[in-house]
Amino acid sequence: MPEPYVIDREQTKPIVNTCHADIITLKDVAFSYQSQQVIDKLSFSVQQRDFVGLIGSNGAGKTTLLRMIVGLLKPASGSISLFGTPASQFKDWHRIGYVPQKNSFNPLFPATVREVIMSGLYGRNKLFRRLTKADQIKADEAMHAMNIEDLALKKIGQLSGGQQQRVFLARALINNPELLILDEPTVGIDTETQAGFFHLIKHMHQHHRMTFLMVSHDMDMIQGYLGDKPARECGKLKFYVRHSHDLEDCGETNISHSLKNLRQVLEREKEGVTSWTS
Ligand SMILES: Nc1ncnc2c1ncn2[C@@H]1O[C@H](COP(=O)(O)OP(=O)(O)OP(=O)(O)O)[C@@H](O)[C@H]1O
Repeated sequence: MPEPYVIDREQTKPIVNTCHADIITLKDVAFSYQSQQVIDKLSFSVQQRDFVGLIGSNGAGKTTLLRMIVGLLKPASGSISLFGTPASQFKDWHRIGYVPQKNSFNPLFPATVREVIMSGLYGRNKLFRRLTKADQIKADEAMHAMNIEDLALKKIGQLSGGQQQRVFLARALINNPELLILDEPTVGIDTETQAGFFHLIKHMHQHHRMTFLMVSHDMDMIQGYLGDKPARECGKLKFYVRHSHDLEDCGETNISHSLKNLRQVLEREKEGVTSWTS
């Protein structure tokens, strides 16, 4: 049995109280597909340990915005910075975990769970780099944290929606990201599994020094945790925010210690402790 999943970010850089550092900054961002303008003059910033919920009707541009932030699309005008660096020069993609929308995944893709999770380690420019023993251990740790070790050799397409969701979360977590971006992570998943997932995400926000940007259509979940008034509106996009300064332990959390509890949290979910708002 591997050791519990441990984020050891503090081994590579000292923990300082940078609770209010800008993690994502957008200035006057605009984007169009051919002649269709989807995003117009959007300015917004996400600070360290904020939880931002993004709501908007179908076609409002939520996925487009996330894809711009993770560098898969370029804005037509305006600027995006990540961790204080212009997105066009940003190279530290391991600091960002991205869980794309479920329907962007082909269920017939013939990879195993383990292979899918390990693909999260490939750098953007090192698609086929040789994987090391340390990489294997990281995959073991991520699977242990998500309680999916027994699925390691299964084909991803053979899993249920809730199991796939955990696999993609493990893939996004394998690099110990500081920022987690999730695009409708609970679509097509039953309400009980959704509640467990939100409990886990909330736990990670409150105890693991992570920053979240999550697209969701679940108003109850968003408003239950982030309040009922959007902090910012742009076109059809509404941003609900819980700031880092709402958290008591801002700047004090010991990441290694708290992530050890992840598996425990999952086990408590099974016992029915799944309230999102508590
Ligand atoms: N690759 C593309 N080429 C052309 N138009 C696109 C493309 N991707 C998205 N669009 C259009 O851009 C608009 C915004 O799409 P986007 O997927 O960002 O919306 P969304 O808010 O995420 O929607 P949903 O809630 O349905 O997922 C839509 O009108 C969509 O049809």
